[in-house]
Amino acid sequence: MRVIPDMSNAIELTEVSARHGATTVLYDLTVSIPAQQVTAVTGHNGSGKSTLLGLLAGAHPAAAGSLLRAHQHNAALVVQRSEVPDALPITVRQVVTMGRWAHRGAWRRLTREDRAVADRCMERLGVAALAARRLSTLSGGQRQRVLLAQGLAQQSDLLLLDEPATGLDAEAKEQIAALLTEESARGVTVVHATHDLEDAANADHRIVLANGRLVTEQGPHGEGRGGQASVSPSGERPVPTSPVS
Ligand SMILES: Nc1ncnc2c1ncn2[C@@H]1O[C@H](COP(=O)(O)OP(=O)(O)OP(=O)(O)O)[C@@H](O)[C@H]1O
Repeated sequence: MRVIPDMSNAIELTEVSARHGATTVLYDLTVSIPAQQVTAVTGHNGSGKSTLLGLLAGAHPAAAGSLLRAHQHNAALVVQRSEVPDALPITVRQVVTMGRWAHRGAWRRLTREDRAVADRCMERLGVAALAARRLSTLSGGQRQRVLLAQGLAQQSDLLLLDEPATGLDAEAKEQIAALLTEESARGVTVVHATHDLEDAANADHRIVLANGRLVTEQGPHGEGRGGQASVSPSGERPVPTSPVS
């Protein structure tokens, strides 16, 4: 891993492009992810937020450009709930405990400490009482909390979340926002994709994408850095400049 000389950033992307198959979906992205801060990634559907999280996680390869990293652990990536099959025949405890595989490997015995970490994460997300339930029997919001608990159980210094508050009620949304702030205060670098402009406004740092390009980057180290895409800072869809037939 090449380490960034300036340790105030956990990851630096320079002119990074990414593809799905033959189609380029992120173009020449130059952005920084400040260490131990909360970064929000916004933009309309299909603007490239999930792909960017995949790049940051190391799960999606860059087609061009460079990524420099200063984080120590493999990223904990909490995917969108819709990415996880509803009917997966495993319990809540098993799902959260899978977060410990990052430390032990899938085929090693889990230790007492692993089980204690999983228990603490379930408590923190308010799903401890559901531990023995099958994932398939939970509500959408409960399932979302379980996935978040799994992400926390990885105890990574880089926590990436794809729309973690989608489908949650207002109280749960506030809890998740507080949890992300707590994690960054503990030294974790947090990046979350969101459609909620209030969540984005509360982040330390914001990256706005449109059509796979950077619109603006605002925050502790990227003040005012912007791209060429013509959209509002909220990542709203561009207003057509010519009549649409
Ligand atoms: N597996 C895939 N194969 C082909 N194209 C894909 C795939 N995943 C995403 N894309 C395309 O890549 C582009 C960016 O998608 P991405 O999921 O990163 O956007 P997003 O901003 O996260 O969207 P949303 O807000 O809907 O979650 C879109 O045009 C999408 O159609």
